[in-house]
Amino acid sequence: MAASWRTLLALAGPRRALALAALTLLVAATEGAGFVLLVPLLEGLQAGGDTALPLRFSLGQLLAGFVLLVGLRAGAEMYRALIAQDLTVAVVDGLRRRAFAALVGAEWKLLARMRHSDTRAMLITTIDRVGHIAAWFADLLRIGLSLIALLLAALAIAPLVSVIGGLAALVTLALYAGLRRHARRLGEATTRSYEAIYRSLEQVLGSLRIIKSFGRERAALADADEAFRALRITERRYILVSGLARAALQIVAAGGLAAALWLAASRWEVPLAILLPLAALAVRAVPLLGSLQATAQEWHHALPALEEARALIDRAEAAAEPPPTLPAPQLTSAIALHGVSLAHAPDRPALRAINLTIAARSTVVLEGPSGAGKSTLADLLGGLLSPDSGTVTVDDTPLIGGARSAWRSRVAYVQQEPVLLAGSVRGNLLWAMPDADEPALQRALEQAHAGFVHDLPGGLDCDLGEAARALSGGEKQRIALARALLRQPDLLILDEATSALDPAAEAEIARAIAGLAGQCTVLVIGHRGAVAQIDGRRIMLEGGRLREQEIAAAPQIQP
Ligand SMILES: Nc1ncnc2c1ncn2[C@@H]1O[C@H](COP(=O)(O)OP(=O)(O)OP(=O)(O)O)[C@@H](O)[C@H]1O
Repeated sequence: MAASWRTLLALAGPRRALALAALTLLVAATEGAGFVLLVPLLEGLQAGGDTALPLRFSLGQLLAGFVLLVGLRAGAEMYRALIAQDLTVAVVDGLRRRAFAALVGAEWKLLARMRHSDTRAMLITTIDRVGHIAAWFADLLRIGLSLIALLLAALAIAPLVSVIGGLAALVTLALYAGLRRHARRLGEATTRSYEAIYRSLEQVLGSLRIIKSFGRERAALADADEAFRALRITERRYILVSGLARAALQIVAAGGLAAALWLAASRWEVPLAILLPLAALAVRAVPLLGSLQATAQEWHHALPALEEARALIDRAEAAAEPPPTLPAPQLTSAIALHGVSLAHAPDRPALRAINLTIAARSTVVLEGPSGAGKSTLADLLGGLLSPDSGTVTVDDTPLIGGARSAWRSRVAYVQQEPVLLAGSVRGNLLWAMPDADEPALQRALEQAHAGFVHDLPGGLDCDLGEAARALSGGEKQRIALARALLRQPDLLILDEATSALDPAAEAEIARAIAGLAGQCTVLVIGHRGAVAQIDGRRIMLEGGRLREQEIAAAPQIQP
């Protein structure tokens, strides 16, 4: 809990939090002073003019003071609301940025294990809920200080009645502690429900084609309905509990107020000039007391969101990668694995005692059944993963710490699903190499056999947002290959880059890869079609173990 407060304060910025507290104090103090001022004002009005006023102020001066106080309060309240809003935004933006930075900077091993839908739910919904916590924090401060100011004002007007009223309010609030714990449990259930919704939506949106072709629209809708229903049930229960609590508090407080006023008027014979401000104070305090309870409850309901966001950030920051050391290792002779083993989970080894040396500027075709460990091996060679035991070296540099992160600047990837970003072809290429000039772009397109780009409307400036839908899988993949080649990598990894393509598109890519022979080191993962026939060394993974293949007898692909 204390850690959550510290996190909130750090995100809000201590100066902003201090300004908020100061303005809130000013608003509360002016409000309390306004009530205290009512007593001499009413006495003066009752006496019919300037007679017998305390502090020797005239009625006109008191009225002017009252207007001044109200004006001061209105101005302070305006700035308070503005700073409260800034504080909420600072908390949400700061937390989202910190979570995002922690995720982007974390080891691939952690990222690969994370469920994307849960991370997405965290970055969007959970962190938005933390924004509510910050807003409620500002509200709690406002309500709490207002109540204190009202209590002080009441004490100045009628001490005994105020002490009784204050104690009654404290006892009532304490009785609601159990309710706040319940709100917290419902808050945790809300986070789980949002994660389930994101998971369900992601599954439906990612499989729309198969849902439609299997005619499973109703089943998909039912799954999504179920996830939404769980959230609605939790939220409804929370609204019901909050509503009941608020109603009960208001009834109890109104009853207490009526009893106190009755006692003050009939038994203690308190004069009207004191009774009226006291009644006005109480009328203002009762809803504030209700809001205090409700806001504290909302705070407890949303607090799990902050704790879960913090847990994610802590996990990602604990797995932070070391910054790249410069200069990056360069591959001029060979990249080598010695006795490399790696397990993604303790009892599931993906690679076992691998010894492998890949000569610089050679082409290697890596084959093996699904789950054999091919992508894991590629991630090790590409510097994304580090082994549990054994070493990976580029020339003589071990890929550890910052050298491994730095090595990635010398590696380029093309994966099975071509990832094209919104924007033009040029934008997509420059994303990989922002300083590349026009001849470099043309060379990369040529090497990737992606000359078709010039026939697109606008050529290199064609907007892929619109056109990407019209591009074939093979065309998209050739743009992705051009982007990878623009980096002039020491090591190019193609992980099943052609396995989703038709034979003609695959052959085109295979010719592009064959054309790279002798220019950079190429690792091709794929076990069928044209890429499997590329001229090069063949290695085979089976159950995480490596063995060399016979050179394929099939005709070799020429550039
Ligand atoms: N992030 C992960 N968490 C847990 N296990 C994983 C993870 N990634 C891979 N594995 C497991 O490690 C083993 C090797 O996986 P890998 O993806 O390297 O195989 P692959 O040969 O590339 O398979 P495919 O051809 O199907 O892509 C598999 O048993 C897989 O289930």
